Amino acid sequence: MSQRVYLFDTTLRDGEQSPGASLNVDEKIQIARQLAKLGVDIIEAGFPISSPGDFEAVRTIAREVKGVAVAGLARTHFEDIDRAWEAVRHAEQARIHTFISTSDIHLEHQLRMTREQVLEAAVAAVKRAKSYTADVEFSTMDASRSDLDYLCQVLAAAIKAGATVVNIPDTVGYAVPEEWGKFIDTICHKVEGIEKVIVSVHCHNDLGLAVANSLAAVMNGARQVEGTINGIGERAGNAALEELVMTLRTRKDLFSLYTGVHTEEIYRTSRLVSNLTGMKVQANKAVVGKNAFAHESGIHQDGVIKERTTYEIMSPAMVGISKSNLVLGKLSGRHAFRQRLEELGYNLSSEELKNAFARFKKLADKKRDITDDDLEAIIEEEIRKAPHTYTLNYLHISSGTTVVPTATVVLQRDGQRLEEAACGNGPVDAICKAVDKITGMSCTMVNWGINAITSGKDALGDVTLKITMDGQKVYVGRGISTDILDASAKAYVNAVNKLVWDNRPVEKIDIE
Ligand SMILES: CC(=O)SCCNC(=O)CCNC(=O)[C@H](O)C(C)(C)COP(=O)(O)OP(=O)(O)OC[C@H]1O[C@@H](n2cnc3c(N)ncnc32)[C@H](O)[C@@H]1OP(=O)(O)O
Ligand SMILES: CC(C)C(=O)C(=O)O
Ligand SMILES: [Mg+2]
Repeated sequence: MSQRVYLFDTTLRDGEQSPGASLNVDEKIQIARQLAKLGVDIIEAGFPISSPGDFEAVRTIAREVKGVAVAGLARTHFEDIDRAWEAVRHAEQARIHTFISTSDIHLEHQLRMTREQVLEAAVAAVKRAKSYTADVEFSTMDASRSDLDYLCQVLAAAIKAGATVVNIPDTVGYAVPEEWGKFIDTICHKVEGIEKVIVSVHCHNDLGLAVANSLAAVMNGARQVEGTINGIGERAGNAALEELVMTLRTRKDLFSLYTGVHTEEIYRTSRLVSNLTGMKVQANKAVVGKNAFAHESGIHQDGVIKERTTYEIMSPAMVGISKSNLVLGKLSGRHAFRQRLEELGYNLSSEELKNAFARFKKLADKKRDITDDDLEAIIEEEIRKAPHTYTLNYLHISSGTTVVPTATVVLQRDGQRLEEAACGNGPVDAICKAVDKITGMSCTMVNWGINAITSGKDALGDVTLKITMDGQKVYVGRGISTDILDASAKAYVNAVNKLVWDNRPVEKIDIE
């Protein structure tokens, strides 16, 4: 038996059956292009008889999206099949997917047909589809609640009529893995002609078992799995394709099977589907959720910093996420805390790390998410207390249209008063030059910007600027005042202090 598992993506058909998710033609085409890039084998682009818009979407996708088979869904009615063919006929590989229920409950209450009538309708539909295309998929809706002998009889007849793929749906998500695996195994052994076709499964998630059931089916002979991106679909949704693919890839030892999916495209596809359908992905969703590669607790973060595989069974890069996310919160430890500070450009001595970490833990008890801004504020506190850094004590500016801008600045350092004056191209330049005279350093300003924090004439100005000494490492300074020159002076001194602090001798420690 082939080791290749074909992926049938029905995001644009069953996925669109999610309450609230509706896609226009352009959006469907965008998703179809991305699905082709992802490497699925078949795109079920829609149900062409259902509306002129859906027909148009399927037809455009069939014409324009290359390198993938395109399927259109059809009931056993000939009008449905004819319409599906009209829509998919220009695809590189055009598939008609026709279906009818086989469970007694559906036959009695919905179709109001006898078993014989359903069998006849199935055979006629497959033959009709086959008159158009070699690639015909036949599905037995509500298979999991169908009488197994009758189901096998219908499948055998559909194969004899020309079906090339037989799909066994768990339409209402009723199956459980072990039982479902045996069910598929029986079909694979019992149905006449089954060895000539691909056996497929289509599992719904009403009990949260869609992926588990699909995998049980694959273990028992299914070689096509149907699913959707992010697991969207009718009611609780369909099997999530990204979970299926990553299970097969991660557990090759168990399955020894492969798909044609470029897994690095998974995350991009998931985001696109979520954005266009408006169906949010829950944070703890496997593979593509915001937290799928996020670690919050100290012990896990420590492990991941030392060796990613201690707490990750797949790498974020495999699914197209740039890196794992160490979330800082009250459960984090010093290893993760120090790593994040280093990423922000701060090297702390053992004493500084101890103090900053204690402050971080106190803050984390009160605040759920600790942001980089919070960390900066914690470090600012360390910088303010550190020796050899400067405090702005006094500022006088002389400026106007007829005078050369001049600044007089008084700073304090280690208890000492330091005063200098300087001229500049403008008042801010004069301030910086006066500060440079005091510090003995000549810094280049690479950026200066102001935001009004409050409104009105007495608005508080928030100046942010960036300086560098070596043209490489940049230090950001911030100052707030009602006077923008005072805010600029504070921001400049703030940046200079970071530079001084960063270049202090640091006794590096290992955290035990
Ligand atoms: C499990 C699944 O996901 S199946 C796919 C579900 N998706 C959809 O239904 C979305 C698209 N559907 C539609 O736009 C419409 O339902 C249409 C165009 C298909 C049909 O619309 P209508 O003709 O107005 O029928 P309506 O939807 O109310 O009822 C369905 C009819 O199809 C019949 N039917 C259902 N499945 C099948 C089937 N596989 N083969 C033949 N007939 C079927 C029902 O018995 C019912 O027939 P009745 O009118 O003789 O009682
Ligand atoms: C059309 C069929 C395959 C379906 O979506 C289902 O049975 O859930
Ligand atoms: Mg379905």
